[in-house]
Amino acid sequence: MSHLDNIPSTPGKFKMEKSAYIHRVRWQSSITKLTFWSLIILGSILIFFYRSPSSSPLSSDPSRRSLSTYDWGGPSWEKRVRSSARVRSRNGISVLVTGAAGFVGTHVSVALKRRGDGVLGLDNFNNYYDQSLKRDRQALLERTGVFVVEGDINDSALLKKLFEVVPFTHVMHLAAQAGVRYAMENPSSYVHSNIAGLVSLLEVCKSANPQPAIVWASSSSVYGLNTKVPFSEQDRTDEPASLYAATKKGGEEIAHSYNHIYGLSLTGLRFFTVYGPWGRPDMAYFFFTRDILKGKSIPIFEAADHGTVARDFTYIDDIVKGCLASLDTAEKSTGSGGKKKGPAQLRVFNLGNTSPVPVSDLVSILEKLLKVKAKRNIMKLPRNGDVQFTHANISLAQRELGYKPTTDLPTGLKKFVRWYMNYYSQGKKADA
Ligand SMILES: O=C(O)[C@H]1O[C@H](OP(=O)(O)OP(=O)(O)OC[C@H]2O[C@@H](n3ccc(=O)[nH]c3=O)[C@H](O)[C@@H]2O)[C@H](O)[C@@H](O)[C@H]1O
Repeated sequence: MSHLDNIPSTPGKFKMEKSAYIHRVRWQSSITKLTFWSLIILGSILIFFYRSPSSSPLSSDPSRRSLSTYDWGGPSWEKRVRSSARVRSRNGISVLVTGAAGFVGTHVSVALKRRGDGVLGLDNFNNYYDQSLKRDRQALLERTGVFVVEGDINDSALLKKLFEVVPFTHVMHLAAQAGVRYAMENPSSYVHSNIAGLVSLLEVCKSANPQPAIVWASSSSVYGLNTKVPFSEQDRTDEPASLYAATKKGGEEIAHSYNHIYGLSLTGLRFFTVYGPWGRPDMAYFFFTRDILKGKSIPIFEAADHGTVARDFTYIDDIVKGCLASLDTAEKSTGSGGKKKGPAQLRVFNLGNTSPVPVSDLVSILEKLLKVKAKRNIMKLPRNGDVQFTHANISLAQRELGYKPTTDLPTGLKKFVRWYMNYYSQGKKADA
C-alpha cells in the first residue's frame, strides 16, 4: 500500500491532528508535481530542438527555414532543386511551377519536363480537397523527374532562396485558392493565396536577376455578370459575381502594376472550367461522377424561368498546350535589380473551348459513360457566386499562341471517366 492510499478520498474527512503527516504528503506531492512539469518542459524543449531545422545535419545552411509545417533548405535539398530545374534540351527553359501538385500544375509540369525543360514544383499541399490526390500527383511528378518543394507562395524567404539556387527563366504561376462557391465559406483563403500570394511572388520576381517571365492563371469568372457572348478579352470585367472572381480580377490589375513599374513580362490566362484526369474533386463533373456511382442525387442548377446553366468546359490537354505556348511566346522581362529598363510584355488570353454545354447535358454524357442513371435534383441557381454561362472567344489566343482546342466534352469526359474508374478501383475513397 502506498502512503498516498492513506489520504482520505473525501476532503471533509480530513482530521486536523494529522497535519504534520499531511504537510509531508503535500510537500512530497509538490515535489512530484515539480518533477512532472520539469519533465514536460524539458521534453518540449527537446522536441523543439529536434524539430528545429538548425539542429539537423543541414544546419550549416543559415537560410534553412521552417514555416509551421514546411521544412526546406540544406545542401541535399538544393541539389534536388538544381537537378529538377536543369534544362535538358537545346533552347529549353527553366520553369518554377507554383501549385505543381494541383490539377493544371501537374499536367503542365509533366509536359514541360517531357520536352526537356527544367521544372521545379512548389506547392503548399493545403487541405482544400483530398490531400492524398495531391500526394499521388506528387508521386507522378517525382517519377517524371520533377521535385515539388513544399512551401507557400507567401514565404518570401523560400522564394528568394529558390531564385538564388536557380536563375529561373520563367514562372508558371498556378498556385491559387480555386472554386467559386467556397469563397463564401472561407473568403480569407482567397485573399491569402490569390492576392497576398501573388504579390509575394511578384515581389521576388521583380528583384530576381534576371527577372523571369511570368505566365499565370486568371479565370473565365472575371467576365462575371456580362451578357454579351462569346466573352472577349476586350470586354469589361468589372462585375465579378464571386470573391474568387474578384481576386482573379484583382490579380490582373496587380499584374498590370508590376509590369508597369518593374518591367515584368506577364501573361494572364483566363481558364474556362478545366476538366480531365487527375482533376479537382470540388468541381461538378468530378463529384457528379462520384455521386452518380454512389446512387446519390446530384444538384443540377438552372437559372430563372428554367433557364439553362452552361459552361465552356475545356479539356486539360488543350489548356496545357495553351500554357506551353504562352511560356514559349513570352518575351523577357526588361527590368533588373528591381528597376524597369523598358516596356515589357503584358498579355491576357482566353483559354476556352468555344462550345458551351448545358450542365444537364454534362450529366447525360456521364450517365452514358458510367452506365448509371443519375438522380437529378434540379434546383435554382443559388446566389453563391455562380454565373449562368461562360463562352470563350479564343481568336486572340489562336492568333498569338496558335491555340486550337481539339477535345470536345464527350471525348474529354470519356478520358476522365477511364482515369477515375482506374484510380478509385485501387481502394481509394472518392471524397472531396
Ligand atoms: O472557369 C473558371 O474560371 C472556373 O471554373 C470552375 O468553376 P465552375 O465553372 O463554376 O465549375 P464547377 O464548379 O465545376 O461547375 C460547373 C457547372 O456546374 C454547375 N453546378 C455546380 C455545382 C452543383 O452542385 N451543381 C451544378 O449544377 C455550376 O453552376 C456550373 O455551371 C472552377 O471550379 C473555378 O475554380 C474556376 O477555375
